[in-house]
Amino acid sequence: MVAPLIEIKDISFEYEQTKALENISMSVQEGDFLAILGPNGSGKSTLLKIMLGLIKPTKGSIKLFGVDSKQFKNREWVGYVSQKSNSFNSGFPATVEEVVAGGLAKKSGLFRRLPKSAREDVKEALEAVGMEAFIDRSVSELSGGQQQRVFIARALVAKPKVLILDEPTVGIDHQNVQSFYNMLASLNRDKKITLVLVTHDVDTVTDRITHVACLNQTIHFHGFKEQLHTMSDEQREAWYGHSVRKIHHVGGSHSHA
Ligand SMILES: Nc1ncnc2c1ncn2[C@@H]1O[C@H](COP(=O)(O)OP(=O)(O)OP(=O)(O)O)[C@@H](O)[C@H]1O
Repeated sequence: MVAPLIEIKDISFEYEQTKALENISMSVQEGDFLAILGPNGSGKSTLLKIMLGLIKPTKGSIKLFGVDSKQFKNREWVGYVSQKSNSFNSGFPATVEEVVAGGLAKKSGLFRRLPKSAREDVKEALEAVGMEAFIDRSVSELSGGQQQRVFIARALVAKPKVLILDEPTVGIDHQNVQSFYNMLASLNRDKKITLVLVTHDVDTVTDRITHVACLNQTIHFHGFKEQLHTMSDEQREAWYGHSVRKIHHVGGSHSHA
């Protein structure tokens, strides 16, 4: 059997004063499109940081591509677009090409002038997010959604096998969120990139994903999105910390309040 791309076993994590995660076990298989859902402060970003090896769990273990995280060398296989990347300094003078090429520099050092092959890689990454026409534009002139696509291209240019995104739609207009998720779904389907994202967009995201994990310090549900409606009222309340409206049938509209 192929090892999961990410395998988390019995992880807990505490900040100095705060218990953020408790006994989390879950895995991400190749090809999954997983959404991690949960209320504010439920530990979603903390879980992503543990997956990325940015922080170490207080307890438990994590394997990446079947290898213990401590021994894992191929960090470029795991791409990351952080929550902060779209709160971009609008005075920053870089072009789209320069920002995306920054994702290559991590691999091969800084370039004074971009080699031809690197420019091709940058173009390919921009095509994957529908931004190839913007290659010579200044990033500061782009909308929030366009900037976010550029930051995804910056992660894609390093050719990751799995891409982790922390609340990627923050700062994107409501009417552009659908097409943003369509773009992510096509990365997953056509480019075969495994995706893990944290989001509050339960309504919009559920049609595109394959898997869902409901987190609030601990996992209250993890499985195929089609099974989400099997969550009991008790599980749902424990998950959100207060009574929540049922998530409607999957494949149609979904909501909770
Ligand atoms: N650097 C830190 N130091 C101390 N406590 C922290 C730190 N980062 C997060 N926490 C706390 O840990 C808990 C989990 O935070 P985390 O950011 O993982 O939640 P989240 O689900 O991503 O929240 P949100 O949806 O608001 O982004 C919260 O109670 C938070 O206050």
